[in-house]
Amino acid sequence: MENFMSQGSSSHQNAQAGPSSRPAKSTPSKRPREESKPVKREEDVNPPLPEMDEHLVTFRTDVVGVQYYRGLVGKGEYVILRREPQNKFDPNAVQVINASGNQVGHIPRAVAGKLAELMDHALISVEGRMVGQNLDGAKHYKMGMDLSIYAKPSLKEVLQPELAWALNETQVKPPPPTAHISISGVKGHGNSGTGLPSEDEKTMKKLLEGLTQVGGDQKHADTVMDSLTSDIDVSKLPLHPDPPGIANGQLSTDILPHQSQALKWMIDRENPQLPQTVSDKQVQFWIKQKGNHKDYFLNVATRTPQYDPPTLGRGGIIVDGMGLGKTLLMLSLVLATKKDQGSGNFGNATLIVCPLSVLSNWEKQIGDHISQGQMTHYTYHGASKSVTAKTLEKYDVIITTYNAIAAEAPIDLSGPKSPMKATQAKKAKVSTSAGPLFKVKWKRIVADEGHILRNPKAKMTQGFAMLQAEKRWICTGTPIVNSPSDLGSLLTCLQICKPLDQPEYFKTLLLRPLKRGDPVAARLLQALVGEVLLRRTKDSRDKQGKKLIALPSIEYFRVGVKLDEETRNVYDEVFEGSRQRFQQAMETGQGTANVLSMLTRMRQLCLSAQLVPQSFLDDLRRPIPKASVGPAISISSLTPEKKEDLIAKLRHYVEEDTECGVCYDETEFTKRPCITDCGHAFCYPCIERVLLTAPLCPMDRHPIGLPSILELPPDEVPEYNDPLDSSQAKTLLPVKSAKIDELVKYLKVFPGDEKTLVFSQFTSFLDQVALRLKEEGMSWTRFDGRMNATKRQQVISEFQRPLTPKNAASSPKVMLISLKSGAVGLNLTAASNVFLCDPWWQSAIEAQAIDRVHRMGQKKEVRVFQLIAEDTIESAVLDIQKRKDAVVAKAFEKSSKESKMTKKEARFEDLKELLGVK
Ligand SMILES: Nc1ncnc2c1ncn2[C@@H]1O[C@H](COP(=O)(O)OP(=O)(O)OP(=O)(O)O)[C@@H](O)[C@H]1O
Repeated sequence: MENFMSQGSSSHQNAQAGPSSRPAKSTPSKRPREESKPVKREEDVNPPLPEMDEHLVTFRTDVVGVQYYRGLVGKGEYVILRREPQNKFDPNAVQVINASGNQVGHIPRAVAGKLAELMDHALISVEGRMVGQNLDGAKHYKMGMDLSIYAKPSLKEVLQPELAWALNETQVKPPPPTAHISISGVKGHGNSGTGLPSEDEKTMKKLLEGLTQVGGDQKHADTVMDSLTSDIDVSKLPLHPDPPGIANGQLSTDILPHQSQALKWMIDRENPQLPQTVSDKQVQFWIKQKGNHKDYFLNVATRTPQYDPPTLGRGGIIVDGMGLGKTLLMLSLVLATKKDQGSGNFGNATLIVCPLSVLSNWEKQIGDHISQGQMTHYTYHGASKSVTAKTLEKYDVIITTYNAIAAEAPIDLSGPKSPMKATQAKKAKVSTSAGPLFKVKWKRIVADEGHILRNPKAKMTQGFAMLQAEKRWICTGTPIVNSPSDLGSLLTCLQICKPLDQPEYFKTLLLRPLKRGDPVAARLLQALVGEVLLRRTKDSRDKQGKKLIALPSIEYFRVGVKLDEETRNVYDEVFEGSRQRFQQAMETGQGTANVLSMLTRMRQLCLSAQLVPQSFLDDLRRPIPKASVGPAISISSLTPEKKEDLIAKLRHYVEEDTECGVCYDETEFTKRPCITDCGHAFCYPCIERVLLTAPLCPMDRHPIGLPSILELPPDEVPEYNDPLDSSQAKTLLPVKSAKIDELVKYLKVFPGDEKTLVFSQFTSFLDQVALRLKEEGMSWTRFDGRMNATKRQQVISEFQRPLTPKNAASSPKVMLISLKSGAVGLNLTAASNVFLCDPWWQSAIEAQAIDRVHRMGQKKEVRVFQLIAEDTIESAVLDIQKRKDAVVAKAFEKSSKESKMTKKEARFEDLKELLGVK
């Protein structure tokens, strides 16, 4: 089976996480735990990203029974091979389907018999590439086809005996680069005429490298997007001739030129026109071609010809940077098209789907900018969900959350596995078990913070894809976070650029060739981006070279804080203990995960010694545990008290945003946290994978199995309680903290009309800040990710109210906010000072925090203060941040060793640097 093994893994995605293997990729940091919390099963919200499959074998076979079907195919065209278990002549049947979704025939019964079971269990994926064709009008019974088999690298060995027969078939080379794709006619949406894609090979190479590197953070995502959109000049887009505004009475605020350009672009995209003549430019990859008898349409991406006019998608992706005013843009689109009659039986209502944390922002912006009586809206959330579809469709705008979509979607996740199948199942299922959101025929649906839909297996993604809508939009800052497959999932939700909206085609035409380093696929991706996406950043300029929005300047200050003697002593002890354990872990090759929890403790020590529990210090002072032997202990055999203890410990880890000891990712951890009987916490999917290779806890090598693992009860979503109001207030004693002293010092000298945001990752620290501000008689408020929508709205509007001499005493001057509270999307422009109390690895999270203040609506100069405990890991973290930013900046340089690391490898290097271990 030489060729199975000779293909070698080159993917950065094909990770099988385990103590000594690569982790699954990280998720975006943009909306950390916010979205995951309220939904019960987190694997549904964001199951682990799939391992990318690898080519195993390609052999020549046929498409048979062609005479019975009407699907046309050309030579070199890619086709989908889909199982048809309900076929009454052969339950193993595999259909061959062309890009228009028409069946061409079947694969031979003998081949199908060998593949069916493997396909049914999703152990392999298969694709076909036509050798024959049936475009010539002649009668065909069968046509040659090359069939390629792919599988996850981790399954290669298991599959070898199962697929040995395939090597006896006529072997052919794996699919070549997608050289047949001719996309040179694709134009970007600028008027410059430069067009897409760039033919510059160097740029293409860089792009490819960027696309296959480990991503997962905002900066990497931005760099990839910069590259993909580099040829598109958005500054010259035409303005809308008559946008909603003050003059026509629809808005109380005029939209800005960049919003007007986007509005026109969106209306054009909602009404795409197929090319009428051969000289018309292509639309969603379709061009008109001269035929012998009759002109036909040709899809230049798939080479699919057809006489029937293809269906075009209506909508696209808006990738405007933070604070560029996407909310008002979307509302303007609703107003500008209010009188347009939808086609078919689609109604007139627009559905906005957003995370709970920005629900109130939509309501507020409607209140702030839309003139009285111009737009009816309804928030479909919580108790207000007890209305019928008939009521919903009467409004212009319905605002709801992703969780409502997930809850109402008529999908059984054990049923349809992909959004595509879900879409197919739509007609059959929608009327029976669906909630009201799925019964309305929407004029338009909009996914705000739409990167949430990048996981095709998540119920909210499948649900969004199933909504019945004429037009579909996604707003997101990061359409590609981890890999281009993110974009594939968004296309499926948008049902645009068919057949690339089908996962199989996206994989065949883009993902696999990109993985092979095929520059044509990179160009196709660029062209796709040019077709469906409009992107501007805060740094984009208009025709005159001016920034799109003029913002006041921003100044950064690093404030060094000295630890008091007592804290310094404890800090040094914890540092030394961590260093020794890390050193030992490196020497013995055993897990380093326990060092991570020590890092968290060191970071807490930088805030206050009293934030660290005594039990941690006691543990640290005990000798380093040795690997234990014996049978794994099942959770069910533990006493209820011990179980409750573990749950409490896990809850504490979640509150602290601890990182998973396997993937080293705190955002993954909060999605599906679990704890072992020995008290160590991981993401569930990570530990599950570890157990496949070694039944030992990665932290202490204690024998464990799946029954030794405990998860948080699914409805364990504690509501936010103000610690100063609740019974806890009695037990909350003030602690010593040099950082709080420093913060208060500044707050006291700020001018009376200035407001301040205080960010920390540790809620327990924010509790302490609150306590101190109370003592000092300063007015403050608190924003927490666990607050319900009403409370959030109340807190934000209270804080956003400008200070006047009258309300100066009662109005909050300070807002305490968790760095990961899901504050993305919030407007907190009433503040002009920002305190970042604890630095962390990803400077992008801090940038997002600062963006709450430094955005449209900000009138004052903004000051950002970073509180850094001197001579601690905090300063080292800053150095790492700086280096990482530089790495991201040169992320497309092949020589960059670090840019090729997995997150785990990179974090391991960080640990070495932080602890001074060689
Ligand atoms: N044309 C305009 N004139 C004045 N203010 C505007 C205009 N458009 C938007 N704004 C204001 O700009 C601020 C930012 O807008 P918005 O929240 O829509 O940004 P966004 O692009 O959605 O950002 P994010 O990605 O962070 O959610 C809001 O306070 C909004 O009211």
